[in-house]
Formats: sequence, C-alpha cells, structure tokens
Amino acid sequence: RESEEATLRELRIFLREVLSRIALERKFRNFAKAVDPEEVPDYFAVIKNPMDLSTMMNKINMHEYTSAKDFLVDIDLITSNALEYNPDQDPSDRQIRNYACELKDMAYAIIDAEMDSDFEQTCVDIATSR
Ligand SMILES: Cc1noc(C)c1-c1cc(NS(=O)(=O)c2ccccc2)cc(C(=O)O)c1
Repeated sequence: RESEEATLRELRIFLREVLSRIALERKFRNFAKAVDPEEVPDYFAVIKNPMDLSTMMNKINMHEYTSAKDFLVDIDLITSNALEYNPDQDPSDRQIRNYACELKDMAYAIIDAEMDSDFEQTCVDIATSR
C-alpha cells in the first residue's frame, strides 16, 4: 500500500541520518569501510560475516532494512566482529574494542531516544505481512 511505502521511506531517511551521525566520528573511522585484506590479510579467514557502515548505507538504499531492529542486527555484527578479531590485551586491540562498543552504544542510544515505538512496530508489522 502507498502508506506502507511512505512508512518504509521514512524509516530509510531516519536510518541514513543515524548512520551519517555515527560515520562523522573520527574514532569510528575503521568501521566506515570494509576491512581491506591487503591491510589485514587473515581477516576474512577469521570473520565470516563482515559488516561496515558503508555496506549498511548500501543496504538501506537497497531497501534491505524494514525496521530499526534489522538495522541494529548489523550494528551488533560490526561490534561482535571487532571484539572477535581483536581479543588481545594490547592497547591497539583494546582501543578498537572500546570504539566498537561505543559505536554500538551510540546507535542504540540514538534509536532509543529518537525512534517512536509505534512507528517501529508499524515497520515490523509491514515486514511480517510481506
Ligand atoms: C575494522 C577492523 N576490524 O579489525 C581490524 C584489525 C580492523 C582494522 C582495519 C584497518 N585497516 S583497513 O585498511 O582494513 C581499514 C581502514 C580504514 C577504514 C576501514 C578499514 C585498520 C585498523 C586500525 O586500527 O588501524 C583496524
């Protein structure tokens, strides 16, 4: 229905705005693009489901998110991948883990504060009705 398309359009506009705010932060620069196998040769042997902010922007534009919940699944993946690939005590592992946790917290905080729960439920209902 037209109104359903209007609702999903509004969701995409909101999710692009959330991603844009996150991607502005310098501390999240290593999550902005896919890990480069030239830079991190064994990454894709360890991490089976890579995810990054630019891939998420592409997924928004491909209409692959039908609710904020779907969007947060990929945010969680960015974070869990960073924790999995960078588990050691050394400062560089610890720093990327901290930034990954801050990215997750920022995404959840924005959505909890700015996403109307009725709007989210409407999005979920549209997805389940399809
Ligand atoms: C992400 C990520 N997950 O595990 C690790 C380890 C990283 C990660 C990846 C890179 N280099 S990269 O070429 O793949 C890249 C650069 C800029 C944006 C996105 C990726 C550098 C660093 C770093 O700390 O300097 C960390």
